[in-house]
Amino acid sequence: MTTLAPGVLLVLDGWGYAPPSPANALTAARTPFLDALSGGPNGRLLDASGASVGLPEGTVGNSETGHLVMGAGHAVEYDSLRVERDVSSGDLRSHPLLRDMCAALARNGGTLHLVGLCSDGRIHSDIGHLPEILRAAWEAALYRVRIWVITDGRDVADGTAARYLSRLAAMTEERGVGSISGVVGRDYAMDKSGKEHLTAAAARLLLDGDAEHTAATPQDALLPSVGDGAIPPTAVTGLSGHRARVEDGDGILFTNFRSDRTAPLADMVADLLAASGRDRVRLLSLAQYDTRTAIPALVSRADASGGLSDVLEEAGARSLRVAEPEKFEHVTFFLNGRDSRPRKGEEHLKITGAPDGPVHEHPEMNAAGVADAIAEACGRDDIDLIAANLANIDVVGHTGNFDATRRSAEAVDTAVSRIHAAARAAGRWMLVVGDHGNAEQMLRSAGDKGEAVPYGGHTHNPVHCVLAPAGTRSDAVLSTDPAAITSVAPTVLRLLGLPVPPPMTAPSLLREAVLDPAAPGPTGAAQEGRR
Ligand SMILES: O=C(O)[C@@H](CO)OP(=O)(O)O
Ligand SMILES: [Mn+2]
Ligand SMILES: [Mn+2]
Repeated sequence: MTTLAPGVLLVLDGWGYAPPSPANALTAARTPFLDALSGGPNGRLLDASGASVGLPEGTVGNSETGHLVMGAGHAVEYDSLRVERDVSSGDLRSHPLLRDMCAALARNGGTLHLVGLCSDGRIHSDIGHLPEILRAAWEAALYRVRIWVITDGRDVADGTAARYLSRLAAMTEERGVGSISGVVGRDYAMDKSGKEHLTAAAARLLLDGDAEHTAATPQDALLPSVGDGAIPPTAVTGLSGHRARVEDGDGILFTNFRSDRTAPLADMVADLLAASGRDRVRLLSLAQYDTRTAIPALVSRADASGGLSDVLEEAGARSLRVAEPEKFEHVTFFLNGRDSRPRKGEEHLKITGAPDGPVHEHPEMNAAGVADAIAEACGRDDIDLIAANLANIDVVGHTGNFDATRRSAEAVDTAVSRIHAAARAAGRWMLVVGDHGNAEQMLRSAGDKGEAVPYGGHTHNPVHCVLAPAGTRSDAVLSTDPAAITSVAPTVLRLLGLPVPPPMTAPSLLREAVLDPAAPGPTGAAQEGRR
């Protein structure tokens, strides 16, 4: 194994940049260590949204894209972009799998069930894709289409579910196909934290119309005192009181394009269908899912192989991946290019033990546990790279609770300071970077008077990136040229002393070392690179 310069890649999830403002929980937080790091000569900003990372122009960043491109070293065309391309080309509605399913259902009197997140947040789904699917049914003379709405409030502002239900109703009226048969919040239907009772409650609504709540209309399903994401499974029965369900011989199309939060539901639906003998229900997904049950997809995913983990494996380098459960697959599966194949020399350490209860009551989560694990691993000479994620700023940012998010940033500051001390003591460099923005914008203006209301979603803002070099001298400084988080992989490889493979087209962020210690620090340009 070549002797590498060992280091730590630390992702601070949701660590976006915006100027100080009443909406900015990060500048409101007491974070002396992060301030010193990001305000120093080796602090800069990186693009993390839109086309620079493979998202549709104007789309906020997200964790899947963020970790995928940080590992790939180039933009990776996001599934939503590929779906939109197939929508505009007509390839989606004429896809053989969709056309054949609709034709078969039209012939045998079956029903097409659509299940997906009902918003245009474009992190997991986009309601704008549905008209094309309704058109495919209509063109096949399939008029029995039931829609099972998952309400959002996380990718888009909370309290907007009614607006999206109205848009959906307009789409079905315009096409003359489709009726809403159930409504359930994403906290149930898109839970990925392993709370199977939540997933099961959503699955039973869809499969058996089984729900403690019923509503005559979809709008009646929305409870004013409950956030959009927490709407309990509700059967929409119209005036007849009839509860729809999935019958044998029907078809189900999952309309989210992002897999990680839909896969648990899709797998449970498949399991419950098999258990209830409904083995003639066909399943389809809009884009490729990483499910236990093989589900055919209408849109393939972009190739993100050949990234950081492949280069490490080829070089015989060893890496340790560390995160709390919420972001564990981000520093493993997504950073590895959506490839679950365990790499030689790769160790995984999932840090559990965060306090129970709502996360806004425990914004520190278990950041201390993550810091301890990284600090301990810094001393290991059989680990070249520690790739880790501190989840707090994003996970707590999604609550929309300003004060809890401010406190989460303070917990992260303490953790990063501890990690930095251990890295320096072990002669390791440390690269700290955000994957997309979130906590720097915790308010949005709403209503006709534009009053400020809480906002817990992601942002278009750039993210911080900081290099804390090993040893006493700065052997490498960050360039100030415009760059995106796609530059993380080439920079990490350069810092390790490994070659950067051709598919990594993003530039490394390292400028030539400033060799003369007496030379002035980075020029003013270094500051302007921070915008
Ligand atoms: O929680 C999630 O699934 C998304 C927001 O919907 O956030 P992230 O991309 O940070 O995982
Ligand atoms: Mn994230
Ligand atoms: Mn998030």
